[in-house]
Formats: sequence, C-alpha cells, structure tokens
Amino acid sequence: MDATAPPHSPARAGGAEAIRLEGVSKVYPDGTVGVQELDLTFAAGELTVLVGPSGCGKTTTMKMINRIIEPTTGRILLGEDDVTAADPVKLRRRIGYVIQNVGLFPHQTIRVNVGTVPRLLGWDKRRIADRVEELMVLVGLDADVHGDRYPHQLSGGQRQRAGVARALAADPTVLLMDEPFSAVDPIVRERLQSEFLRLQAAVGKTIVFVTHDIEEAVRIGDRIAVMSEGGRVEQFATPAELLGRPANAFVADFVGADRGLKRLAVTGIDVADLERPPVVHVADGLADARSTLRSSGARWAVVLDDDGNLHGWLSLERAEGAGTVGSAARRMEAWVPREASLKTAFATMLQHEAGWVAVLDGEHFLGVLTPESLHAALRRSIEGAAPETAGALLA
Ligand SMILES: Nc1ncnc2c1ncn2[C@@H]1O[C@H](COP(=O)(O)OP(=O)(O)OP(=O)(O)O)[C@@H](O)[C@H]1O
Repeated sequence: MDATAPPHSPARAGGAEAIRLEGVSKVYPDGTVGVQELDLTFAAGELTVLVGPSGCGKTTTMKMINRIIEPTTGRILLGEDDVTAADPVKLRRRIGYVIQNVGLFPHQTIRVNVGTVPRLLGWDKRRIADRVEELMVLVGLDADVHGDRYPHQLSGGQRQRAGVARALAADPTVLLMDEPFSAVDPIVRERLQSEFLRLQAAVGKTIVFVTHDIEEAVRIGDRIAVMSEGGRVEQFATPAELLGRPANAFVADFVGADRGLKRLAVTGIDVADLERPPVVHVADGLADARSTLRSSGARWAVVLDDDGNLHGWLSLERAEGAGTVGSAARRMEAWVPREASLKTAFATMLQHEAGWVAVLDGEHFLGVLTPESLHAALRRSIEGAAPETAGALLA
C-alpha cells in the first residue's frame, strides 16, 4: 500500500486522478537545488496546497507536474501514467493551469480565451460555444456582458475567473494553480476563494495550489504541505492538524503565533461538544418552566416549539407570573447551523452579545455552545489528531 495516500482517497475519484511524486529532484543548470528527493501524493479530488517561504521550491514542484520544468531525477505519476514519459503537449491538455496574472491572450476575447483548449483538441464550433457558455456561468461571469470583451476590459477578479474557466474548459482531471489570487486585493481575494471552493465542491478536481500565504492555505486546502528550502516537506497535514499540532519549530513559526485563532476557522462543531441547557416548550405553563429552571439551577432555558425547533429562550426573571412560556419567551438570534465553523459560532456570539449560541440541524435544536464549551471544543479537536510529519511521507 502507498503510505502517502490518505486511506479514504482512491487513485481515481469521480474522474479525478491522484498525482504521485516519487524521489523527484530538480537541480538547475547553475547547480541550484530547487527540489530534492521529494515524495508526495496529491490525493484524487482533493485540493492540496504547497505553502512555504519564497524560494523553497513550490513553483518548481508544480511546474514539474506539467513538465514546464523537467525533473532531474524521479518519477511523477498522473493516475497510472508516468508523466515523465508522456508527450508534454498532450499532457498539458489533461492538466488545467492557472497562474498569477492569468496569462489570458490579450488580443483575444474572453470567449475565445476560454475556448482555447477545446479548439486545440478539435471540438466542433457548437460544442465549444456551449462549453464556453457553461463555464462562464460556472465561474460567475456573464457571457453576454463579458464574453466579447478583451482581458484588459475586465477587473482583476473577473480576469481571474476567466483564467479558471479556461483552465477547466476541456474538463482536465488535474488543476495546477500558481498563486492564482495574489494579484487582487484582499477583499476580492476572499470572494474568489469562496467562489472557488464552491466550484471545487461541484467539479471535484485534483488541485495543486501554490501560495506563500498561510491564511489562504488553511482557508482553501484539504491538505497542506509546508515546505522549506530545497523543497523539503516539513509537514503534510489537514489545516486543523497543521494549526493544532505543528510538527516542528519551522512549521510553528510559519503558521504564526495566532494559530489558535486561525484554528477556529477550520474546526467544525462536534455535536458531542454541545451543552444541553434546560429545555421548555412554547405551550408549557410558566409555573412548570420555573420549576424546571429551579431544579436545574440554570438562569435560562431554551424554548422549543412542538416539533423540537428553536423558538427562543426564557430567563428566570421573565418566567415569573402566570401564562405560557410562548408569551414570555424572547427570540433567539444567536444561532448557527451545525456545519458552521467554531469561528462563525464565536463571531455570532460576539455579534449578538450573547453568552451562548444555539446550534441547529436545519431548524432542529441540537444544543448550545458557550465560551467554555467552545474553548473545550477547540482543545478537543486536536487531541486525537496525530501529526503527519515529513517522515511519514516517505514511501
Ligand atoms: N531557472 C532557474 N535557474 C536556477 N535556479 C532557479 C531557477 N528557477 C528557480 N530557481 C531556484 O530554485 C529555488 C526554488 O525556486 P521556486 O521558484 O520553485 O521557489 P518558490 O517556492 O516557488 O518561490 P516564490 O514563492 O518566491 O515563487 C530557488 O532557490 C530559485 O532561486
């Protein structure tokens, strides 16, 4: 078995192919070692980020996959095929490539740019036109508005989307992206990242993504390889593992002193971490609610409707007098879906100045997170996660 492939990832997943680097080195003619003896597997259908300081060999690694740079030694497998033995031109048609300044042809319209690879592959005109239309919708461009413009007539973010559309045109199994979002401002970059994640959820390509920005890496990566000089992989792990358990001082330094905060964004809510406050129902009498609150020693209760959905909350103070819970309950604005990250839960708590945030499955109430349980959840999220270090990558 290949020790470098995550167990849940088959070599092919939904048409995506794994990429395997085996003992790959690149020594440039002047003797500079770009990458040395690299063993790395990019799982099929996953987005793997190569991150590291300038000059550590990220771009060299990526460009060897589509043979813009020829490896000095080693093998690179795309699915079962050895790319080092393939025809580079044919190979590049199987591999989408997106670079920092997009590389769109300046004297061709966006439509023509996006259709480049299908045209090279000899598709007929109708099929190309349909595909271009489909892709522009997919990446959030309006074909009627943008299709006949030239690249300089688009914003940086729109150009970037056009670059992604072009890379996906012939439905490649692999996408290589070299700092694709770094030429746009931070707000546009975040939007492009979110859009791109939605796109990837739909297309499920094997993506190798180069960045020097650790924030970007943890935001978009399924897995991250942190590299140091000479293409050495210091750690290969999920964002949560990387932030929770940096393998060594280099990685800890690279991910930053605020890694605890960053980890909030990549840690999901585990139902086991939720607190279960006392629960009362809209139709209950306030006298019953008071006794529930007193017997549990709590100062407030969650109010549910007859279907178990969140209605609001009831404080001990408002539970005085006669009447029903429904008449005294307050609306609960501080809630998040169970798919939310701990960061979203925390932000929601702060936004509503609430001491807790409800977690819902659809409308169904699951429990609450308080600052204490949120902290405990963050700690627990790393307890079971064993670090995957460079040592574990060696086949
Ligand atoms: N054509 C070349 N000739 C000689 N050395 C090169 C060549 N291309 C890259 N290098 C060297 O190889 C090493 C790795 O470069 P590479 O471009 O892969 O780094 P990188 O991690 O992508 O850097 P950056 O984040 O700055 O783009 C560097 O030391 C670089 O100077």
